Amino acid sequence: MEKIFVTFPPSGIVKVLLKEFNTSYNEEERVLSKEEIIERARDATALMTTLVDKIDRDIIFSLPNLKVISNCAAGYDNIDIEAAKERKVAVTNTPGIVTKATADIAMALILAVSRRIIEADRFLRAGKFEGWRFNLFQGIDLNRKVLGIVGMGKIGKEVAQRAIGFGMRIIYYSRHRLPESEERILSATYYPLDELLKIADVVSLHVPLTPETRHLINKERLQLLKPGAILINTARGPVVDEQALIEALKEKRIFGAGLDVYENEPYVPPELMELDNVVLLPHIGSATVETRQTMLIEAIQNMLKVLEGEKPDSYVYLPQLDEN
Ligand SMILES: O=CC(=O)O
Repeated sequence: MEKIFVTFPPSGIVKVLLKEFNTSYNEEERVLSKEEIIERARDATALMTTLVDKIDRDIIFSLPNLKVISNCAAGYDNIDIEAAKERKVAVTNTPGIVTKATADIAMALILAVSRRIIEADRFLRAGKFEGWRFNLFQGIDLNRKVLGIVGMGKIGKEVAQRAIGFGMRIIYYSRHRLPESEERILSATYYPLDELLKIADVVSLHVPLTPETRHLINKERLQLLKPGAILINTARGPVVDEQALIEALKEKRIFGAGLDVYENEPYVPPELMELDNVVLLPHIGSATVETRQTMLIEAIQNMLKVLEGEKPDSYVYLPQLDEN
């Protein structure tokens, strides 16, 4: 008999879709500790998780019946994939679903930083608005500016399409260069990373967190940015050296930054919170009613397909394909 453990409080749809299964849930709005997951998922054949659950080697090796970990997120850096492979536990994720909502939040951050939206809102609420002034909150035009996309996967491409609508020129860096036909459709020109950082007016990060991308944007690379540049991170916090970014923002070496992710979430350095030239969001890239609902459905489908021996729509690792 399959037994499912869901690490987060279920919304109605989850309970309906899983009602035929022996399913238990963490009903509390808090992240479970490693020990709690091991205890509560002891005989589970499937785990449904989110990106805040750190599913490490200890957990994977402590659940003897585990066949699948279904992560309800695009990123899967919260799961020890090597350990899952050793134990032949499948790992699935929901990459296609979050694309448009995350691209929207990247665009929202680009606009919020370039037009100083949050600063202006705070100013007004503080009762400081005394009428239209010529110099009040002058921001930066996006029209004719260069957007440098780092990581031209699904989300990167959606951001490019949105930015074209705002009159931006698109350059990109990615591990794999796009076919020429796709570059033409997106009007995107490939540049090596360091070159891109020197040319772009806005740099938007869309790479997954891997050992290769940890601190990809380090102190040296931040120094390559133009004085008026804007850095946007909706990917994963550790892709940027946060301390080095704080220094760059403090010294006003760049125009500003827009962040949805942080190096040690949920910790946000107080120094960052004191700065006016950064917009800070609490990791809400995929947080729309429609997207979150679809993520849940996709995560459940992926999990059930693995349990039934079928190939799920999206996966990170499937033991049955191991031999290839
Ligand atoms: O950050 C969100 C996700 O990976 O889905």
